[in-house]
Amino acid sequence: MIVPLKEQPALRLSGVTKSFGPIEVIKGLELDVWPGERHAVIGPNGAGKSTLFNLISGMFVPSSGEIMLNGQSIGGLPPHRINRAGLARSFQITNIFHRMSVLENLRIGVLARHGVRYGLFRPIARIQRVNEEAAEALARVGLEARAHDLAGDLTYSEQRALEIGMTLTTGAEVILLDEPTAGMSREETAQAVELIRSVTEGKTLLMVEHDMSVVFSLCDRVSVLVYGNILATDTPERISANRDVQEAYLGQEAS
Ligand SMILES: Nc1ncnc2c1ncn2[C@@H]1O[C@H](COP(=O)(O)OP(=O)(O)OP(=O)(O)O)[C@@H](O)[C@H]1O
Repeated sequence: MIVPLKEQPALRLSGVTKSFGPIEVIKGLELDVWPGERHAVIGPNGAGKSTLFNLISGMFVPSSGEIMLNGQSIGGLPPHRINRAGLARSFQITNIFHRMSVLENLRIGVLARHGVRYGLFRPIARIQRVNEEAAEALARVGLEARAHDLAGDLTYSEQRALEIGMTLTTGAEVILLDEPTAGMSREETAQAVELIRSVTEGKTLLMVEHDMSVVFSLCDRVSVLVYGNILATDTPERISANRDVQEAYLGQEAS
């Protein structure tokens, strides 16, 4: 059993590399994400953000280096083991069950957490517990009115909210969100920011986000990923004033 120390990062990457054949995409990356912080990863296209998230969530095995979740080594573990260790990832590509209702989707998340196969007979108390937890997640993401609608019939931003709800049902304390506001209107983005703020209260958030206004309003710190390495980690204000960052990333965006 791992006892988290006060100063221990929720997530620590030390000297992490990832190569695809001869090409090293992640190059000795160092990153600490502190418990309770909301941390953004920004960077130009092809910098390695998706690869980084795939390494942390267990989709890819690191070529070398260490990934620690609350002091426990998770590098190279399969995604379900990392999930059980307390990390949940919501995907850039919508990964909900379109032909099931909103509430059923959330129930699946809760059942997965309890290690129960969906559809198996279980004592009533257990089913009630699953229903309660699913209803709680439903309320937290503001989809009560849509509970019995098919997930495929939700609007795009409601589907993204449902995805976030599904990460909540896993009970994870460390949440990875991959471009949660991509493709949203300004109004939808503002709602998504408020939702993410409320559901990650007291949890640790690491998100890839291109929209700097989202980063400013939501995140405590930002790491800038350029060519597979972290160029700088700091507050959003200091990052946007950082010359190296402006040249490597923000300048490119502005051009
Ligand atoms: N499975 C793979 N095999 C070979 N090369 C890969 C693989 N996955 C990613 N790459 C390469 O790694 C580099 C980083 O890609 P990655 O998708 O991680 O960047 P990104 O920062 O997420 O970019 P974007 O913002 O465009 O999504 C790219 O050059 C990409 O071509």
